[in-house]
Amino acid sequence: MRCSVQDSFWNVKSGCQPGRRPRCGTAVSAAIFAIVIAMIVPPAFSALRNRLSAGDLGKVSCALPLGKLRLEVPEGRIPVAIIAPGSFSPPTLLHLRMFEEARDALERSGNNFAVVGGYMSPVHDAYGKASLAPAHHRLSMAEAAVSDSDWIMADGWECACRDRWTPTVKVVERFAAELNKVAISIGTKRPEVAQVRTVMLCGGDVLQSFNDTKKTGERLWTDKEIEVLLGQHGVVCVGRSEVDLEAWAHESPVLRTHLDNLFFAKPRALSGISSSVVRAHLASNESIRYLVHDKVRDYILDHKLNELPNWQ
Ligand SMILES: Nc1ncnc2c1ncn2[C@@H]1O[C@H](COP(=O)(O)OP(=O)(O)OP(=O)(O)O)[C@@H](O)[C@H]1O
Ligand SMILES: O=C(O)c1ccc[n+]([C@@H]2O[C@H](COP(=O)([O-])O)[C@@H](O)[C@H]2O)c1
Repeated sequence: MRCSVQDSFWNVKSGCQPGRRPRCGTAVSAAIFAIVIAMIVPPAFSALRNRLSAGDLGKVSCALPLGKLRLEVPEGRIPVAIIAPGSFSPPTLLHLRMFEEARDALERSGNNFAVVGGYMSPVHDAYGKASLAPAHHRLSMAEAAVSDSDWIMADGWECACRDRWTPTVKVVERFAAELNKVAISIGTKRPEVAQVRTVMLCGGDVLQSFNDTKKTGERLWTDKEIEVLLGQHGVVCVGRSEVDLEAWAHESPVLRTHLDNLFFAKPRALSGISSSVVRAHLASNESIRYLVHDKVRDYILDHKLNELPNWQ
């Protein structure tokens, strides 16, 4: 066999130079070469696959998923969509449970609300929380988590279609703008656009952070943001502890002027399940079954997210 110029990869490995006979053509060296390649290629391929799938974020559809949205509500009801911003690193069963608690709380609030859909919106990597898995993984896990819900969806606009972190108020406004393009029929009326009310869903810790101040002295959530979130949209909060959030909100100067648009779900069963608990189990090589959806667990193990340095 003579080497050609096109044989460059083989040339480098074999010491073969174009125009000369290869010096090492024996079966032994071929076998050694095959073993070396077998050792090098799979990890390299896996790293490449991870890098490519990070690039796949560019292929995420930035259109709002509407497939599970309820397009008809009974007479006299106000259609409401629940928007949950968060890290979801990874999404847990408690994140899913929050949606169910929130829907019950809203529909029983005496406001004639009918929940037409719910959205998990994973935050952008640029949010900078140390424990964030790359956005494409968090979005895929959120999609896996909601795959068998008939009303909860995952949306990638915030984490995949923006080039930076987006303040939550802007995220909620974008949901409102998109949802209000959808025609919904109320009772026997003709379907009409601009009917859906968007309500942000959060845990008690996030609600309490409305009062927080950054190291720079600025407020974490500005008055204007809170004014829009609570004045124009609404917030439904799911308690994470025994803290009486309703009493706390009545005392909070920031929140007490908006109590009409603040709704509380008080779970009968409080749970300590959180993403950090799941990561702690993974770091100790323990089971995470029944803490996350089985498809999320499979995703984590298939993609070796348990080995992420920031999940240790
Ligand atoms: N067990 C829970 N009960 C009520 N709300 C929860 C619970 N777990 C998370 N949440 C809420 O879900 C939203 C998204 O949670 P996020 O992923 O940002 O945090 P987390 O689960 O607390 O993660 P971590 O443990 O990494 O801090 C937040 O509003 C958070 O308050
Ligand atoms: O918009 C803001 O000012 C703002 C301030 C703090 C947190 N958030 C959002 O709150 C969500 C939960 O954050 P965290 O830190 O509790 O994981 C996440 O989606 C953030 O974008 C938003």
